[in-house]
Amino acid sequence: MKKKILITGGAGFIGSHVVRLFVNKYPEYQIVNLDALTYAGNLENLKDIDSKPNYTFVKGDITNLEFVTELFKDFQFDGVLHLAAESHVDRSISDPLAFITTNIVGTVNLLNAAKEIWKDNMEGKRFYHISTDEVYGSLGETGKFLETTPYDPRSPYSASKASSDHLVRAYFHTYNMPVVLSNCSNNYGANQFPEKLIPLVINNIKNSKPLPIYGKGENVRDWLFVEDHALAIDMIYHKGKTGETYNIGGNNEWTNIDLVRKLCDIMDKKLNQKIGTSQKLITFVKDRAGHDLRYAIDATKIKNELGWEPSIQFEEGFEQTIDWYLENTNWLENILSGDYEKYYEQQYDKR
Ligand SMILES: Cc1cn([C@H]2C[C@H](O)[C@@H](COP(=O)(O)OP(=O)(O)O[C@H]3O[C@H](C)C(=O)[C@H](O)[C@H]3O)O2)c(=O)[nH]c1=O
Repeated sequence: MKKKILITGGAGFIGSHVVRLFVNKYPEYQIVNLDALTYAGNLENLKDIDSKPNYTFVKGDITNLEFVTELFKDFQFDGVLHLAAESHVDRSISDPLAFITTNIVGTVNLLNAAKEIWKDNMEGKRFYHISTDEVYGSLGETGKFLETTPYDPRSPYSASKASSDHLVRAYFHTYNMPVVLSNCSNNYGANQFPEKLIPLVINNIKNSKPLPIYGKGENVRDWLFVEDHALAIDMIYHKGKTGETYNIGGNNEWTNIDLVRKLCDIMDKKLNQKIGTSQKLITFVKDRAGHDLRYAIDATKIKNELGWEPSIQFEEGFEQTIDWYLENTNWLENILSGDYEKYYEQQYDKR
């Protein structure tokens, strides 16, 4: 019988890349994508694989315990890759409770449902929790996050993810739940909701709108191509050691202002504009509350133990990403016809 794998949040940005990889690479698995299709979830992200025989989509909310319990009973999953989450730091500042509910309660609901169906035999089962480097807090100008770095979350978003990480580990220690975890740095690539820095800037340049840079733009992020993250997830799901955590990063640090300037120059070339045109749109705005200065990942463990390292050079992945947004204007228009435009205007007005 085919192994049944649940992927939560599979219609979202990172989730859709993981679903596509698993559906194409593992015809011997039945992949069930559970997604609530809230504002950032979009089935268009998966239209190339949605008629594959080993793929099933279920619309549903992980915060609904009754629904989650029934789903696990019906499908008797062998494995879970849990990516469903509220992920945008700015939204967590204006509405923390949504993050507590989805990211913490939702995770516990999944853990409880898995524990119930696996209680007699955990052999061959796996609960993989996908998380973020933001749980480690903010670095100064030097140093990198290791798997052993103490947690120090600073935003409601990162605090909710830290809490869910701790709960997953608690289920390992308390109930022998066969868990594995990973904490990854910022991702870029196709299908990212345009509230996040890179697609937001691309979209705003296209529409000659201001490019809001929080504070002085000196905050540093470590950027990883989303398809490389999906490959790391595949490797950890299949080869990671139970109870362990793996950090994933791109070894590719950029200040926000340098990244946006680079993006502006590439966009000017693609749009046949004079170099410097897009940079004129850069607008320094009020800083994000509690804005973490720098994230950087030490990905030695995953490299040494599992042999994973990023395969796509930043220049190549970045160019490919920009081309994708320029070629998929329908995708952008469709996703923006939700509540995003209104949300963005409200955020921007407040600054
Ligand atoms: C939207 C926006 C962002 N920024 C700054 C704020 C950050 O320093 C940087 C990236 O922001 P973004 O919101 O795209 O991503 P992070 O806050 O770093 O968090 C992201 O990467 C981690 C790993 C996750 O775990 C989050 O889920 C994911 O959203 O640009 C601006 O200066 N202007 C803007 O308009």
